[in-house]
Amino acid sequence: MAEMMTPTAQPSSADPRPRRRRGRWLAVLHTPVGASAGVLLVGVLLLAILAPLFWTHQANAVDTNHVLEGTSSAHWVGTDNLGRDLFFRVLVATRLSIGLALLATAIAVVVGLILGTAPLLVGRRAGRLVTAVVNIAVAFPGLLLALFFAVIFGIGRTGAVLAIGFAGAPTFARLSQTLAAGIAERDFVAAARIAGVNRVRLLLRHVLPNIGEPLVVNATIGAGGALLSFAGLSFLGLGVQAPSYDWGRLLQDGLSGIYLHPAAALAPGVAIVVAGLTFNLFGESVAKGIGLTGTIGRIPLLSAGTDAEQPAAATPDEGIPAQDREEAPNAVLAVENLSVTFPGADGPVRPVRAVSFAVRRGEAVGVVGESGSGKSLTALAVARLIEEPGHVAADRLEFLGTDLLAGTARAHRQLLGTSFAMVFQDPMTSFNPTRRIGHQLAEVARQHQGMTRQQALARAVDRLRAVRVPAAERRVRQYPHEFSGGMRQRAMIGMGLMGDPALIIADEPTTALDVTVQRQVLELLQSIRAADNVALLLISHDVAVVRQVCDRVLVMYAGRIVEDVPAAELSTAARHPYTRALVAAVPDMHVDLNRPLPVIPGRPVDPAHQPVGCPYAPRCPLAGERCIREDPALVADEAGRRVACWHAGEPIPDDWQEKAMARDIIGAGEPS
Ligand SMILES: Nc1ncnc2c1ncn2[C@@H]1O[C@H](COP(=O)(O)OP(=O)(O)OP(=O)(O)O)[C@@H](O)[C@H]1O
Repeated sequence: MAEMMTPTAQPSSADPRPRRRRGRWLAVLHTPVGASAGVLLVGVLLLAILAPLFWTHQANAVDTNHVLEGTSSAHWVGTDNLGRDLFFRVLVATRLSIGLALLATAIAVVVGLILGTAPLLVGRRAGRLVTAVVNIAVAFPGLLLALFFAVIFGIGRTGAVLAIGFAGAPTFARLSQTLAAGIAERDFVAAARIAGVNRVRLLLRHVLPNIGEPLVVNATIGAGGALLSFAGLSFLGLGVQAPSYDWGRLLQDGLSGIYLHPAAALAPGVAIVVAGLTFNLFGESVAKGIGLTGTIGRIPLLSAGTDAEQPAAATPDEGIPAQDREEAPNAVLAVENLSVTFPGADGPVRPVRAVSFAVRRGEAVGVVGESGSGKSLTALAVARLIEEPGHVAADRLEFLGTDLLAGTARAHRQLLGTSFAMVFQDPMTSFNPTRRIGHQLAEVARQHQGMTRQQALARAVDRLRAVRVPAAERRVRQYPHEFSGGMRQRAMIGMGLMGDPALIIADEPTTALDVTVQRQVLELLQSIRAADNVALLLISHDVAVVRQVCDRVLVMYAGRIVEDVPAAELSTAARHPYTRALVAAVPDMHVDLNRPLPVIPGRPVDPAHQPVGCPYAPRCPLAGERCIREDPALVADEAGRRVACWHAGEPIPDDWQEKAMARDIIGAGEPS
């Protein structure tokens, strides 16, 4: 089987919609190679359809007066041992040769697709087993597999089709696995999972439409290989049997007299080469035109769900602050000692550690921190979206009083699907590019509220109106690419409102938008919150945004919450040196433009190399001996503000930045 093509970039929502896909395939015909391959392909296919209709009689006419003749004006390629015209026989054999090769390719694609997407459907253990079987099968040479299957399925055209189909399946299985795993990581799949869409529907509606194009391209290339393999099996006497004939069979017949009449063997050989090259060339041209590359990547293992049964993280258990515990009945979300662990090269890596917080009904809580501080993973863990091999553990993870660590995934889906919404960073990837917006919104209502298609679409229109999408009746029929970025983000929020959300988690919802649209989206989130008393967990790099929208701010560093402070007091009452540095790094109207803007010197901690003491100590102006030795616990004061610092609230020297930066520069210049 030919080398497989995988997309250089994952199919983006910018390009894979059906109409433009068609356009891209046609655009390939505008290149010289693509056009030649296209013409050849049409020619071969027409020949396969028409040749038996027009020339079967000439091909089968026995003429014992002219047996085994060479080329002549009457018989361009000569005759066989019954005097039948070989030229017409080669033409007529096109249908069987091409038809059987295409059938074998179809079997390879279907079986490969089933094997490749099985890990998405059958759960972790069975999925691993399927993947292992595919890996072993891929390691076998294709021809060996084909011969093996040919013996199993028996001699003849059916056996040969099955043999070549099954021999090609592992390659397509691997390709499907790679593509499906890439799609499964996309935001719109996460959104569908939050909406409670079951695995089969997820596969049929969201994954398959997005992996179809590369599969078809590879199948086209694969058809060339299948043609060659089929000719090989027929040549060996394992494929098509007399009186039927394909090119392989004609090649075998012609080979016995090759020294006397070489054309008898050459003609079917040329036909095999030309047709094989045609499929290959066309597939390669399309692949090049639509941006597929020739190497197959490592197969990401994908399995469902997180495993909550493992023991909790061995990091300090801070617990929910007293005032949050007391108000637990009013808490929409209660998280206690949450950790997320991944396997690493040198042992488990824990990018989220001992995170505890609660969000009350109608409250807006911001989560800030530098890149890699664990903000998104915390949100994904809450939404039960961490995939294996990631592992979530917590002493408590409750949403609307329901323990998300107990009970079935189905029950969680139902609860999260109706009462929880997640808005992702990139509105480009939040929707399935191959489905109309209205259908994607309606899916939630049909899944959880038992609405009919019509009712669900009517609700989608209503929800789009609620998020101020103009001409909502028309917009529901459009594809995501027909929406602007801001409108797509609003539609995503509208999707969250299809149920009756008590909590919206918005992970950097405005980062990918321009400033004006940012403001509109933030205002929309605020108005929804105010109108329906919906709680909001807003994750952002942007301290200014969080300060503007939220009641309370959780500051994360190295996978932990290091401070929990009212948003209004962020500038005045923050006590952790990291929070103060984050606030100082936000320029305001009074900033002195003659001085460099404040930055936080040094680099964030690599989760794989957590220090023993306070992880911020190497960058901290207040760090002392104890900070290097002991990691401070997150401690609440009487007012409920929490901070994890041995020197919380101590004054920071004016010149700390200059000193720290000088230390950094000198450090960077020193040989290691
Ligand atoms: N699947 C994963 N496997 C291993 N490590 C991961 C995985 N996902 C995230 N991490 C690591 O966990 C850490 C926290 O990631 P996370 O995405 O939560 O950070 P973040 O604060 O949201 O950053 P950003 O603002 O850039 O999104 C990072 O160091 C990241 O490399």
